[in-house]
Formats: sequence, structure tokens, C-alpha cells
Amino acid sequence: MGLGLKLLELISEALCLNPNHLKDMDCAEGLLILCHYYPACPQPELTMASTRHSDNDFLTILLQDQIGGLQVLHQDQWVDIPPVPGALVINVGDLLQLITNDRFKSVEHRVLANRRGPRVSVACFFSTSSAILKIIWTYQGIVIRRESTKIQGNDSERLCSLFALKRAWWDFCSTTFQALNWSPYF
Ligand SMILES: O=C(O)CCC(=O)C(=O)O
Ligand SMILES: [Fe+2]
Repeated sequence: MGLGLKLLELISEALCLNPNHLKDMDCAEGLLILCHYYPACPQPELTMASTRHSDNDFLTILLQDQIGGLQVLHQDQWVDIPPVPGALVINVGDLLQLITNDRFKSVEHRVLANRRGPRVSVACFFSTSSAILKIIWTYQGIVIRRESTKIQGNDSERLCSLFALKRAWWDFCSTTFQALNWSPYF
């Protein structure tokens, strides 16, 4: 929590805002921690440990062990993020991209499967639903997300479509998780 708040202060200052601005928007109100356990994989060329995605939050603080496999997409190339003992990885998430109107860009990343293992990582996601509501009211009219740029219509129609997209994704996940008897991601 302490590190997340400090980062939000620094990002606020980088945006020429009051240091408390992002904290006061409740950007650190919700903390979700996801612990990953990736078993050793006998045929890593056939699968992924984690498929490409960007995080749906403001900031992610990630602790990874020494196995490696994390990559980020930079200028259309997958770049390794090798583990550094004692270091944490900080990812900018979609919501930070959204509220800064692309000044901070969320990063697509993935994790390669590995013959060595298991690999363990711990991801701390800084997010909140109340901030999302504020964003909608504050930033209505701004083209905000990659998906929304592909959606036709005026700005409020785009926002509705964006949320329909998210809703469909959510429904798909919960149906799949229920069908497979997995616990939900969120
Ligand atoms: O395991 C990792 O290093 C990445 C995990 C991740 O990207 C996530 O939880 O969103
Ligand atoms: Fe992620």
C-alpha cells in the first residue's frame, strides 16, 4: 500500500497535479492481490503461462521469483523482463491510461511457459470501482481506450459500447469459470 501510494504521488506530480490528486480520486482504494503458481511445463512451445494482456487497474506492483518468463510488448517486439533480486516490477494499468488520456500508457505483457519451475509471482493491483464512476463522468467525451477507438458513434455511444464490451467479457468469464468449476478471477 505504501509503495503504491508513493507511486501515485509521484505520478500526480509528473502530471503537474497536487501530490494527493490520484489518491483523492480513490485510485488506491481497492487493493487486489493475485498469487500465481505456474507449474513446470514439459512443452513450453505449445502454450503460454499467461497470455498477452494489459492490467485493468491503475498500477500493478509485481514480485516475481528467479525463474523468468515475463515479457512486455515494446515497439511490436516482446522484450524479456528478467528477474532482479530484490526488485519489483511496476506496470501502468488501463485505468491510469484512461484517466491520463494516454499520457501514461498501459503495457501489454505475457508470461512464457518454462521447463524449469514452478514459477511463482505475486501481483498487487491498485484499483477501485468508485473511481471508475468518477472517470465516466469526468472524461465522458474523450476517446479513452483502445477498444473504444474501434467503436463507431458519438462519444457517449462509444462509452456505452465500451461498457457493453466489458459486461460481455465479464459474463463470458463468469460463465466459463462456473462451467469449469474454477473460482472467478475477480
Ligand atoms: O506472473 C507474472 O509475472 C505476471 C502476472 C500478471 O501479468 C497479472 O497477474 O496480471
Ligand atoms: Fe498482468
